[in-house]
Parts: sequence; structure tokens; C-alpha cells
Amino acid sequence: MKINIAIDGPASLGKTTIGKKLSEKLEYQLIDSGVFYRYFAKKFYLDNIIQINEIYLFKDEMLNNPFYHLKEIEHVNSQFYQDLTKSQRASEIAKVPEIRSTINEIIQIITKKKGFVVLGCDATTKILPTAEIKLVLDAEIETRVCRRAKQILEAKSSQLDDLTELEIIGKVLSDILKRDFDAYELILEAKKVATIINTSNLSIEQVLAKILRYVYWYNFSSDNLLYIIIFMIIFFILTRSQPNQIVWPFQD
Ligand SMILES: Nc1ncnc2c1ncn2[C@@H]1O[C@H](COP(=O)(O)OP(=O)(O)OP(=O)(O)O)[C@@H](O)[C@H]1O
Ligand SMILES: Nc1ccn([C@H]2C[C@H](O)[C@@H](COP(=O)(O)O)O2)c(=O)n1
Repeated sequence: MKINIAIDGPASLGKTTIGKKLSEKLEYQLIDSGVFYRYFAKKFYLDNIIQINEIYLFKDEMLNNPFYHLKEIEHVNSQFYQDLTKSQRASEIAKVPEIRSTINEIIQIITKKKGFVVLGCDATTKILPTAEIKLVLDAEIETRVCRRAKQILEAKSSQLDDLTELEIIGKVLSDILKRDFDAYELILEAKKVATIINTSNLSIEQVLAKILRYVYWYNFSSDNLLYIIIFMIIFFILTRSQPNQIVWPFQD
């Protein structure tokens, strides 16, 4: 049975990396809500003006052919993903309530068929509050700065050629602090409704294994709900009527 999985978390935590691996493993479709904000910032935030009407037109177009547009959004985003200056514009776009509700609505309509992993900072609360599994991935800020700086340094992007390693770490830190500030309330809200996984001391594979355990357990318990209830009722009756006389298998 296919379900929807919503995953939230602060900036540069590893959501995209984990989300990709999880969706591949489960053969689900990944939707990273962050790439919508980045894409809208690139396409519809021109000359310091947000083209809100163009966004509404795009919404109708996207709902007619969602999977084509999901691919296009991913493609455009991948071209400037590492650019730290661009994420600031996405952050500004994300403050406009009409844009937030448009993006949420698009994702809600697309995910009705189930079988999606949705990433964000409000995926568990605003985008998919009805998701069968809701998780918040977390890690201390120093871990996140290290993860992002390592990723940027390893990618050796030409836009960073003139910067020293320390300057790159400084830029990464300032970007994460800004984004943490913007998403603070949303992450706090998500932590109230979702299961929190602290990834600071976990490898990517360990985080993935933990999430898969939640998914397998969810599927097992919903497939076998009736048997679990019957087992619990029998167990309850036995323990109440003869508390000291239950004979467990393999008991001496
Ligand atoms: N558990 C982990 N241990 C070590 N490194 C990790 C872990 N999870 C992710 N990473 C690394 O952290 C880096 C950042 O990951 P990623 O881009 O997926 O983060 P993100 O949360 O999607 O970021 P953003 O908020 O900017 O969209 C990647 O290089 C990834 O390999
Ligand atoms: N559900 C979301 C997703 C993203 N944002 C903001 C956060 C960032 O400023 C920007 C880009 O997101 P990222 O790709 O870095 O996860 O969009 C948001 O407000 N709500």
C-alpha cells in the first residue's frame, strides 16, 4: 500500500539527500517544496517585482501536466542550486502568503494519489498534515554548516574561486542563520506534530534505515491492525484474570 511521507527540517540538514534515497528505495516520487520557491524566485521574481499573475497561470499549467513540470523545476533548480546568493531571493518569495498557498495547493493536488515523499519546513503541518508518516530531521547548526561547506568545497564551483575556505564557511554560516531565522516558527510547529530524528551523529545510511523502519512498521501495523487488536485483547484478558499463570513459550 502506498502512503505519503512528509519530512521537514532546518536548512542544510540533508533533507534532499535523504529524500532522494528514500524515494528511490520505496519507488516513490520525490517533491522538494524548496525547489518550488527557488524556481519561482528564478522565473517570476524579475526586476525586483514578483509576477504574481504569472505564478497563477503557471499553477494551472502545472496541474495539467504535473510530472513534466516537476522535472522542469528540478532541472532549472539544479543549475543554480549551489548559488548562495539565489537562495536569499527564494527566502523573500517564501514570505508572500499567496505564493505559499499556491505552492501548497499544487503539491496537495499532485500527492492525492499517494506514493510521495514531500520535503520542506512546513510539509508536516501545512502542505501534507494528513501524511501517513510525518518526520522532522534535525541536527545542530555546526553539523549543518560542516555538511554544506564540505559539499560546496567538494563541488569546487567556479563562482567560489576567489574565496578562501574560511570565507566560504562564513557565507554558509550566514546563509543558514538567515534561513533558520525565517523558518524558526514553522520548524517549531512541525516538531509538535511529527517524530523528530536527530541526525547529528548518524550517517546518511543510518538516517535512511531509521526512516525505513518507520515506513515498514506503519505498513505492517496498518495491514495487521485487526490481528494486533485481537492479540492485545487476549493478552489483556489473560493478564487480568490470571496474572501469575501466563505460561510464556520457552519459559522454564
Ligand atoms: N547524516 C548525514 N551525515 C553526513 N552528511 C550528510 C548527512 N545527511 C546529509 N549529508 C550531507 O549534507 C549535505 C547537505 O545535504 P542536502 O543538500 O541534502 O541538505 P538540505 O537539507 O536539502 O539543504 P537545503 O535546506 O539547503 O535544501 C550533502 O552534502 C549531504 O551529503
Ligand atoms: N516548504 C518550504 C520550503 C522552502 N521554503 C523556503 C526556505 C528557503 O528560504 C527557500 C528554499 O528552500 P530550500 O531549497 O533551501 O529548502 O524556500 C519555505 O519557506 N517553505
